[in-house]
Amino acid sequence: MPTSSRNGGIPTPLAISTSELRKAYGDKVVLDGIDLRIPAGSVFALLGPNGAGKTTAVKILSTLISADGGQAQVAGHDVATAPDGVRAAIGVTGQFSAVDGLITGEENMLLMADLHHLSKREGRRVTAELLERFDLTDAAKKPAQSYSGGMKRRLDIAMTLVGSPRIIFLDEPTTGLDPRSRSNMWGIIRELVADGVTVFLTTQYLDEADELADRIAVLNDGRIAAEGTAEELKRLIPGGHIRLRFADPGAYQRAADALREVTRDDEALTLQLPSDGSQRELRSILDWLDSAGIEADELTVHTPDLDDVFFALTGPAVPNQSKETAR
Ligand SMILES: Nc1ncnc2c1ncn2[C@@H]1O[C@H](COP(=O)(O)OP(=O)(O)OP(=O)(O)O)[C@@H](O)[C@H]1O
Repeated sequence: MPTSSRNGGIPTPLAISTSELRKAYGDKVVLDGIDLRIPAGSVFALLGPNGAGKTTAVKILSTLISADGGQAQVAGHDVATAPDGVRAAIGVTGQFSAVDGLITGEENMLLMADLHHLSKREGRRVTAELLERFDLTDAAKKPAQSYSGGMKRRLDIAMTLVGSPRIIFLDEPTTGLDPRSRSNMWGIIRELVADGVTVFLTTQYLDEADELADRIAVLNDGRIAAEGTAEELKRLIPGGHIRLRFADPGAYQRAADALREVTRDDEALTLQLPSDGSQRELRSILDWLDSAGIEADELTVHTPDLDDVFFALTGPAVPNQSKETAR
């Protein structure tokens, strides 16, 4: 298995590595040379807007479809030449869930145990243990189609774990879940990692990547636009800013004329100034506004987060008001 030299110089085996991975559908290039190195036992998040190619990457790495070019190794096996070795080491859950709604949760689990050639007795033992672990014992005898979204996802992961995979692909595991179910799912993912499983996660939720992932790659236009820890990615983009909003066009104009390094939005009557968000800087701006006799109607402080990284790397900058702190 290839290794990574992270971890203070001690080589860490790579669970997944790709080199120049390419995939197109007709004229549409979806993956345009993707290089990934994912150490075993870590959580990796592939982040990208709708249609960026996240599911395509998961499908190639889990041997559901083949790449047009490049190479990929999963658990030490080449996805093109040794797909059986890859399949024996991985579990996949997500948008193409294996849950059959017409049979009960327990029957779904037992079917999975059969597929993995467990004995009847071992299958029943593993099923009971996993249903218990994922809080599905009470619902075990009910048809899976009667489960809530969160229960179905939990069943899906429980079914994946029947085969004791060392690498799990979770394709948008919390899309459509309510906050409590999302938080439960995060807990489950953390437990998997504590057991030494490698998790390859795709998500559109930046907070999810921030919360769970050791490393994050942002996929855009078929390429990895940036890769690193959440902190490294946040350092890639310019720092925070202070935004001043005016109701009075005259006050707006005077402030805009006097302030340097300011970004104007003449329609919204707002000005944006680069800032580290410190108390000292905030005070000097307030002092300056006071001494110039200018009153802003609203002042908000914005510190960079993964949303900024995402917007900066995947499209035109869109300020995220919800993360701002009104003063
Ligand atoms: N079988 C297919 N035939 C043709 N085009 C496809 C096929 N599968 C995917 N695509 C296209 O490839 C692009 C990437 O799709 P993919 O599902 O990998 O994106 P994604 O990042 O997972 O998106 P989402 O977040 O919406 O699930 C999209 O433009 C999609 O329409």
